[in-house]
Amino acid sequence: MMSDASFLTVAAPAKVNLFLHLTGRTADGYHTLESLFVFVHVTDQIALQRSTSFDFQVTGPFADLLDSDAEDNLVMRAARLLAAEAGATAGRSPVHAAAAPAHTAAGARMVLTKRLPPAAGIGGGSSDAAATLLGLARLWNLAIAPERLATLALELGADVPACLHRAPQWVAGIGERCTPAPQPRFRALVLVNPGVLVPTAAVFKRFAADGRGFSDPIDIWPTAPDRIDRDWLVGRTRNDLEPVAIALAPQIASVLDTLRDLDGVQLARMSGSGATCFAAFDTLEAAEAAAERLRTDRPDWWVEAGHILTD
Ligand SMILES: C[C@@](CO)(OP(=O)(O)O)[C@H](O)COP(=O)(O)OP(=O)(O)OC[C@H]1O[C@@H](n2ccc(N)nc2=O)[C@H](O)[C@@H]1O
Ligand SMILES: Nc1ncnc2c1ncn2[C@@H]1O[C@H](COP(=O)(O)OP(=O)(O)O)[C@@H](O)[C@H]1O
Repeated sequence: MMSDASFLTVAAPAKVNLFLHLTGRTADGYHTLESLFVFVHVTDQIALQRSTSFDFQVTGPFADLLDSDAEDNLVMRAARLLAAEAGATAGRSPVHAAAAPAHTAAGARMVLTKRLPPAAGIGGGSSDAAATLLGLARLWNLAIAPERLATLALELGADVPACLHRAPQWVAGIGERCTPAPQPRFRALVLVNPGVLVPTAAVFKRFAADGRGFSDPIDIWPTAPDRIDRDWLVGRTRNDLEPVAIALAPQIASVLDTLRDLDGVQLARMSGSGATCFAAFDTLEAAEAAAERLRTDRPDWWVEAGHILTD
């Protein structure tokens, strides 16, 4: 987080699922999963300023793809949720205004710079929501227990609790069980989206409609190596939603073919429910060189390179 005289800016990094296994279904129709989340230095940004009311603006290359109703945006929803929590529990544990009067939690001016494609399997909205919770808790001087923040995050989306961490995480449950994971041996990813929006709900719905079987829950983390590498990922894991998303958006298959041909690529897979795919490289320099080449060959694709964030 950075702050100048009046603004606090918070980065909202892209989330990537290095693998994603669906292990079952809950009574309310959600899917249980096992996944390895990493966060990449390819980000949205949220600028926050104290105010007595809420004011929200979106700018950046993907601003136009978001619903124009500000109240529906995950940034606004996160802000309202945290303000309600602060108001409801002012002066009491687990949330209270620690160093400032409670009225400072009344509002904020918020500007989202939307650089991550939405509905793209890289959790841009989830990361925006998590960044808003973290940023406003700081702006409003709220003392809030990490467990309580995670509970609020889960109300905003299954991926939001993991996005509070911004470092490799083993994720289970529907997304609420997060445990620190080791840093992969490869250091950088190239993210590629062919320009198709694939809504998460549609992919899960198709998975269920196709009658696809679930992966056995393998509680994979106790048996994982100290450093996650390509051989372990290829040998033991996959993205169960990849074939489903390809059925909905066949362009994903040609993205994967292209990524697997790149010089120095360790692994190419789809992230989350797609359509964004990633290619893993040992170094940021190799990832940036591959991204340059892809931008030349496929100017119609969204292509970004970034290092994997650690603690
Ligand atoms: C698939 C994953 C993998 O990380 O990522 P994305 O592709 O969205 O990035 C996540 O589990 C997505 O989490 P998130 O994007 O927060 O999902 P939510 O907004 O809570 O749910 C959107 C819809 O997806 C389905 N859903 C989501 C999560 C889950 N564990 N089971 C589900 O069945 C439900 O139909 C739900 O209505
Ligand atoms: N700030 C936001 N950024 C992106 N999407 C948002 C945001 N606020 C609300 N949404 C809604 O949330 C949905 C999921 O967003 P996102 O997290 O980008 O998807 P994914 O997890 O598949 O990458 C979008 O389809 C959009 O309608």
